[in-house]
Amino acid sequence: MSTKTVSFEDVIYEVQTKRNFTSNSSVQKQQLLKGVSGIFRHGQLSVIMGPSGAGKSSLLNALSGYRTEGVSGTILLNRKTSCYIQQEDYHHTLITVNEMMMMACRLKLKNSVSTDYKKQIDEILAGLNLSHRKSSTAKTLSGGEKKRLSIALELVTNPQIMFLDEPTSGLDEVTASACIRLLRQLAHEDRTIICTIHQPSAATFDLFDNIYLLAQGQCVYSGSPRVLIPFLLNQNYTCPKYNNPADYIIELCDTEPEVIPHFSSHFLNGKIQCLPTNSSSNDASICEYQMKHSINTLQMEIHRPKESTIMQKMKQLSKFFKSEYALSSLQQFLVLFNMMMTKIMRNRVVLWIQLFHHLGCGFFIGLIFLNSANDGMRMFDHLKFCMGCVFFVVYTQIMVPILSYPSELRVVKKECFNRWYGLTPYYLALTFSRLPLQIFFNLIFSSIVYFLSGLPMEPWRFFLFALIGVVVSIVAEGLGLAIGATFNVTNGSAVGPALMAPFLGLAIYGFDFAADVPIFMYALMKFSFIRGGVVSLVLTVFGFNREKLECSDVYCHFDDPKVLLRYLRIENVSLFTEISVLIGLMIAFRALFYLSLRKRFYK
Ligand SMILES: Nc1ncnc2c1ncn2[C@@H]1O[C@H](COP(=O)(O)OP(=O)(O)OP(=O)(O)O)[C@@H](O)[C@H]1O
Repeated sequence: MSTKTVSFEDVIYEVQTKRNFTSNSSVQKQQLLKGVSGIFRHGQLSVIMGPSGAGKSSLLNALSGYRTEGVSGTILLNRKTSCYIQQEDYHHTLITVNEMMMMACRLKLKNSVSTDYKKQIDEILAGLNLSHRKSSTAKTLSGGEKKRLSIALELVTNPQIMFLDEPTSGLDEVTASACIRLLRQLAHEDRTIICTIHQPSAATFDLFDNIYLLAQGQCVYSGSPRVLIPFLLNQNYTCPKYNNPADYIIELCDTEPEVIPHFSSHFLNGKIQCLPTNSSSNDASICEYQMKHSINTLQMEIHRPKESTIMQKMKQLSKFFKSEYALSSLQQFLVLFNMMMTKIMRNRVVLWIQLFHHLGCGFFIGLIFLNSANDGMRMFDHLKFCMGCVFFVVYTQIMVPILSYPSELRVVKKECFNRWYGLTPYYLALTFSRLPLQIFFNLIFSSIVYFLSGLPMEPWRFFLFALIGVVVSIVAEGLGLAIGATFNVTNGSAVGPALMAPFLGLAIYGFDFAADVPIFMYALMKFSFIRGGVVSLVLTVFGFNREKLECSDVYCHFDDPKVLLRYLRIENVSLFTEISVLIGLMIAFRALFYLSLRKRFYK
């Protein structure tokens, strides 16, 4: 069997469903695909069609490997030469079509191939009628152009097998028809193209070489579109002359559900195909057909529950050492870092907003505590100043990734799945590309509040002050990214503040009765990175032999900074330990972020 052909046998896709949200006992297994088989040959454009909820996307996801959990059966295809194009076209913002194509070439083509990709890009874009949109960003493209861009990006590596989920959804009749014609042309250039379409129009129905009709997770027709009408006729169903055969059979499955098991057993759930004999008639209704056994027993299994775990481990190990990417991890990192920096620098609006936000809040907090840092009578103001600075940094850094990251994740998931790059180089590029601006904006904020509040002009003290701001902001951003990678925007914007509440509570707890705080609460308080930040700032501001503060009254209890530190029970706390704990939490949140990404991408 050709390596470009996709065949599958007895594929079952099961999901767990809950009857209600309160009880675990009602967890049930639901079969979305009920042991379907079939074959999609190379050089052909095949369509999986059927009514809504029939299982079309489930089958495409199972065949392409996009879903593996709950999938069992036998699927034979060469995944390394395949690509998957999702229903929604997720593209990078702020970079042009040409730059996206260039990035795809740099990441997906081996170094040995010429690094002058211009000619290749021009050819692909011209073939897909996108040359005139070369310098546009994806945001400004029409629906059809976005779809063609998705295809163009994958065509860079000339994939032999292409899966497309609902490529015509959201397109008007003419554009949808043009899209199907394009897919047909690509398939006839010796590729296997498989797409799902809810209900092809009469104009596009005949463009497919092969149709695979699903209903209730079962195959009810497989074969040539030309012989669908004669087949139905043979089964005593007459498709009215001017009806679209696709509409007719879908309606039949809907209005007469008993035909589903009947047709399904007729086709052995996809093992048999209905193919035309050499009839020269142009009239579909008198075209002759034959039922052909298309599936022989396949050899490669994707799901073997009985395989020993040692064998599984060995396979995983060999996969680890055999890179499935065109570039080394370092090269992937460099290309991604470059692209991310370009995107950050081009996002002028966000840059200006961030600049004004840091300047504005810096001046606001600085003016509230104007020249108060030396006043021995304003002990609580000193504490509030440190808390205000830390709270500002935490809120700024935590909410942005929660709100913005989920949309970026969709592009990354698509690219990772299509083997553009690995998760680790992406993760490192993301982490390092955000650092320079994070440090820059924190320095602006720290400088303003430090000097307006009148803290001592000691460079090393300012350095520590700014360093703590940067460390806290990296910790908070790590938590924000972990939430953004785990939840969608709606859930994340509820989870973020809810998670912050205990950290905040622990940050302000017990400052006014430090002597009476129970030991176990001290242990718990260590987990609050916000408190860690506040304590570190207080130690930086009042520790390291800070001189006595000014006192404008007869007696100032807190004019000696050591008294304040003793009152807060932090006189023996080392700044080094506090920063180490913050770094520990930073690593923990970043690891959580990485694991969350892994879980989402490889489920
Ligand atoms: N994770 C899941 N848990 C429970 N049910 C699911 C899950 N995924 C899909 N389903 C259900 O399985 C059925 C098949 O879903 P699928 O998305 O494959 O259908 P489809 O034929 O592509 O439909 P449409 O044309 O409307 O996109 C639907 O009824 C859907 O609600």
